[in-house]
Amino acid sequence: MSFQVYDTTLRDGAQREGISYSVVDKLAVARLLDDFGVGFIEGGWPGAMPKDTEFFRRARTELQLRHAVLVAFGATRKAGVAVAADPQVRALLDAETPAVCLVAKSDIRHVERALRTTGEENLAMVADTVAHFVAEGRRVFLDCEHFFDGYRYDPTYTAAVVGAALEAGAEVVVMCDTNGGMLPSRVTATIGELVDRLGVTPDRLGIHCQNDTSCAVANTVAAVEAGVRHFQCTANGYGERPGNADLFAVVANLQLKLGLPVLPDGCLEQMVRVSHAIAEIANIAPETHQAYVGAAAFAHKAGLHASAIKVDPVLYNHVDPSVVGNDMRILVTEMAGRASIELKSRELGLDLAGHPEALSRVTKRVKELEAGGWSFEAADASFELLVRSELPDAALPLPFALESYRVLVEHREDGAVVSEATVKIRVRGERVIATAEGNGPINALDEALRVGLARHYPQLRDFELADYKVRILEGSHGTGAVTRVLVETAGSGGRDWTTVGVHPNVVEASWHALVDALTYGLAPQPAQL
Ligand SMILES: CC(=O)SCCNC(=O)CCNC(=O)[C@H](O)C(C)(C)COP(=O)(O)OP(=O)(O)OC[C@H]1O[C@@H](n2cnc3c(N)ncnc32)[C@H](O)[C@@H]1OP(=O)(O)O
Ligand SMILES: CC(=O)C(=O)O
Repeated sequence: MSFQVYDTTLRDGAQREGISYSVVDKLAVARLLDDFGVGFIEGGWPGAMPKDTEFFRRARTELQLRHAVLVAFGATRKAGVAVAADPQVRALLDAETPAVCLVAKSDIRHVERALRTTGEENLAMVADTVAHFVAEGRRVFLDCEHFFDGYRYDPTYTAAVVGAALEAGAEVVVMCDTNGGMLPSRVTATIGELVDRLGVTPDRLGIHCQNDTSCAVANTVAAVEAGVRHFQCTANGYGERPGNADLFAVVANLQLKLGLPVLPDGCLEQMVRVSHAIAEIANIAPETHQAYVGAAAFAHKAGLHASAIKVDPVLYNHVDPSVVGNDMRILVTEMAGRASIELKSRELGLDLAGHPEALSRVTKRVKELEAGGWSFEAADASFELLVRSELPDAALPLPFALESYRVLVEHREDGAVVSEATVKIRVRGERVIATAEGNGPINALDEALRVGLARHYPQLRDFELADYKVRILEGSHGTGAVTRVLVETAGSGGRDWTTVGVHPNVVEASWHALVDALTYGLAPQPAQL
């Protein structure tokens, strides 16, 4: 039996606090998951929520899946109700999917206290419902809720639920760590015991792990190592409480670490794109530090790392980032050594290797500035200006010389607050005085500078201040607090760049970042050089 990569982003993933997909969102997520090559997409619980019923209705005509089989989720029949008479069962059939996944109680304590029925009736509920769907021509998966906790408390009963489902025709019975409290060693041991007890092969079993011990990925991998072939995960680990096993980490671990062919060829490289696209649809910022797919998953900050990476990137990367569609980055911070600065400069197209003295000067300057509150990690453009200023023939000229600037903030009698800035500058030999208003002092300063430069640099029209971040940094070593400003500027053609400024005065810190932004933006682009 080949592997069954079973995705439940649209069912369990939607149980995460803060997520509320529309039907259109669900269709879009399903298409992305199919691109990624998963084998099964659990689309939701038809009959429980109108949105999920509607999703399955539209999926019939609007989803053309290349890799995945669509699965509808539901529960076993109600206690004491004939399966054909149960409206939830009817709704699940009406979803018209080739496969269904039924959730069943498998911990006797839940059967007696939550379902308020007997162990025997629960076994009948499982067998009847599985047999009903099999008779209707559906592939049936059965999720055993609280499998591991139940097995620990009463292994005979929990194993009987698994046995009843298999006997009734379930293709795979899924062992769920519903409360997410397991550790890998316990998962491995329990699977071994169950297989011996029932005499089944582990490929009839599946795994579904919640992440309450932060072990969902490890538990899933452990189950696969124990012989399980069906594993349930969610994109980015979304799910109830802390979430589920992260599909991307599980798949990458199985494929890259254990050499198991879980995805079709060519799909693994889609990982970063699919992960981030689903995060956008879920309206959750992609997690920078997420394994494999995060923007920082292959970002190196420490100087010692960079010095070895300079020799060979393999020395400090556990896999080649491009295999999962990611990139390696070198971060320039106070932890940088000469190698970090050299590699980062190379990334920016500047060769410091042939200029060892300049390299030392930049390294020293970065450390001094970072100690004073500057941060180049997110401000590549300011870093590039710093490197260029130390390289013969590469320095970028300032587009103007400052005589002075002044900013006023006026609170008027009617409550209006107006900011006004005046800059006095010299541009290409001409003295210019320009004034502008803005919705705040920094906006006014930015506008005044643009007015002053507009005649000489008409391309400034293409730049806009896209983001502005301010952080007050605690003073250290007896100094007062300083303000760090990061300015993100957007240019034409999707080009954007970030600059930094630091000063005890927020306006002056912003001024530094604005001047760097304009200097960098007005520099000829590589193609023009
Ligand atoms: C572990 C998991 O995450 S499984 C997925 C859980 N997902 C969800 O619950 C999200 C969708 N759920 C819903 O929209 C609603 O809970 C519904 C429509 C399913 C049910 O709503 P209601 O009929 O109002 O019931 P309610 O939610 O209060 O309680 C659940 C009922 O299902 C019963 N039930 C629970 N598990 C099962 C099961 N495996 N088989 C049969 N019945 C079950 C409970 O005993 C309870 O029955 P009762 O109403 O007779 O007391
Ligand atoms: C079925 C499921 O989501 C669970 O048991 O966690």
